[in-house]
Amino acid sequence: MPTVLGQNQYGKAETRVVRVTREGPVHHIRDLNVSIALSGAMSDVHTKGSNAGVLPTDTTKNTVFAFAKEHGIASAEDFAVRLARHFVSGQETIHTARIRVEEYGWDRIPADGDAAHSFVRRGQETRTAQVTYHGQSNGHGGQGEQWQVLSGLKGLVVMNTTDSEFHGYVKDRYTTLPETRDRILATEVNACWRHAGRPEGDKPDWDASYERARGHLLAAFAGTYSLSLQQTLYAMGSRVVDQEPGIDEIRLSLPNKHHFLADLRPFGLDNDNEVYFAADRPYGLIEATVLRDGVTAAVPVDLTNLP
Ligand SMILES: O=c1[nH]c(=O)c2[nH]c(=O)[nH]c2[nH]1
Repeated sequence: MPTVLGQNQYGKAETRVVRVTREGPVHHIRDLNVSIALSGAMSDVHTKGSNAGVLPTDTTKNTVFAFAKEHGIASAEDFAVRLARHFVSGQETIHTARIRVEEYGWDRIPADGDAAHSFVRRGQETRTAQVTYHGQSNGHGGQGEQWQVLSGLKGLVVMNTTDSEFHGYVKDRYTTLPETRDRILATEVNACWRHAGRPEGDKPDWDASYERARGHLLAAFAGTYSLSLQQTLYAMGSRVVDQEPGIDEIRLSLPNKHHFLADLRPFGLDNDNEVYFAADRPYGLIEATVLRDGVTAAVPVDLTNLP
């Protein structure tokens, strides 16, 4: 039976573009996921193998980064309108452009002084808790009852748009990473901390304790001039343990959410740390425990096994 070509469309899905705009020390960000679907006179590519009417999907991705630089991102709608008009008016074979945009919202992390380049992603985090209680006859050599109270959070996504460098690392024959003195540092904070002592008696205010620990994590992330995510991790963990006498230990698992500078040179555009490609994988994964000197570590090393 003969076949005919039905509805068809093509384009680059999920281009992750982050646009940073600077007003002195005050930075603004727009964070989009852009999906492009183009359609029109595309039968020849499907049925004859002719690419003569095909604007490559790779080009549509490049256009997203170039437009972010040239026109900025005033809003998701404005950006999508501009792209849609460009593709349809620029190519005879493209009659329809559907541009879908997801925008991720970010709130500012309050900073000391006038620096304003630290952000926390809206509505992502989950608070966690795990309590373990061994009663009197617990088989632990007659030590009596034992409590372990772990609190934590996962999915707290944060970003600094400056004050992050990475250089001076080992280079072997496979190293290609360029050294940088100014990069975006973004991570998803996954943390679990262990409370000292017994949970009863003085009626601990767990909600207030959680808010303080979360606040320390955010403040240390925002306030640390970072030479590596490892250094930032240690600053975050030690701030919690230093400031909270009731917390003896914290485990942090921080994926390095890489933001690569988009290369706009082929289009005659410079990129002065303004337009980034937000890669989702692979990612560096930086993990460590920070504990009060003298205590024994007890938080599980692998936080994925926790609730
Ligand atoms: O903060 C970082 N720590 C690393 O260990 C590392 N490795 C890498 O490629 N980039 C980074 N960034």
